Amino acid sequence: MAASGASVDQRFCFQEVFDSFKLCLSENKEVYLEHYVDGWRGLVKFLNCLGSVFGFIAKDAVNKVQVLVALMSGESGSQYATIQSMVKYELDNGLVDVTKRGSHPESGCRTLLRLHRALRWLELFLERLRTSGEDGKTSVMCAEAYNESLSQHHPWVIRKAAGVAFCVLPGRPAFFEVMNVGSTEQVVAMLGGALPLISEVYNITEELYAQHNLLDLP
Ligand SMILES: CCCCCCCC/C=C\CCCCCCCC(=O)N[C@@H](COP(=O)(O)O)[C@H](O)/C=C/CCCCCCCCCCCCC
Repeated sequence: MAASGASVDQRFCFQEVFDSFKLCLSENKEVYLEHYVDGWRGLVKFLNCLGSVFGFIAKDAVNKVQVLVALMSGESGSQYATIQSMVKYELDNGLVDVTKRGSHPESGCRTLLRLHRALRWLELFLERLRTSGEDGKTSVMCAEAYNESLSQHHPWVIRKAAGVAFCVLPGRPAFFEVMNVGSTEQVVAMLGGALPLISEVYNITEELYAQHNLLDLP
């Protein structure tokens, strides 16, 4: 684990992730893409602290973040301010491959859907982490959360590789240390504050995607 030797800005702090998801929601419950992506950047930082066995997962998350950042900073960037505006813009302009992969293999809608599914895994995992005891096994919590969510969208080979990676997750105390929040009580309290936010962002996105039949984008 590289946490103690990491330089200041490489060191993960869960507070940053919490702050990003707090900033995600506008007054009228739109989801700001910039903060959503920042939340994921923070989570990838955490993954990088866990060692190279998680490299293939971090790489995929980084790729997805980069696709969204490129869209947000491209010539139609203003259309990518919120997830709602992105969906409207891409659908109105035929920029989404809806039934099979074609000329828009990296649309914002498709790319975000992959992160959105992973957000459900995160929600389930953090809830287990929050409510578990001191000797709780993070590998088991992670695998259970994965099996209840993301795994349904992954082929056998990815499920296998993910299962191997989960086995080397540190125990709950070491895991909490990497989160860099403070005492166990402080971590649990922060998780209690972060989870409703993550859950709200997830539910709003899920409803939006369901309304537009986007939940199975290839
Ligand atoms: C401080 C709080 C504690 C929790 C911190 C967790 C940090 C997690 C950081 C990132 C999570 C990984 C997000 C992965 C996104 C995966 C998106 C995806 O499903 N991609 C697949 C499909 O993409 P396309 O091919 O359709 O473009 C792709 O095939 C996946 C490849 C990589 C494998 C993904 C396995 C995900 C396992 C769940 C994450 C485990 C992290 C464990 C760390 C605690």
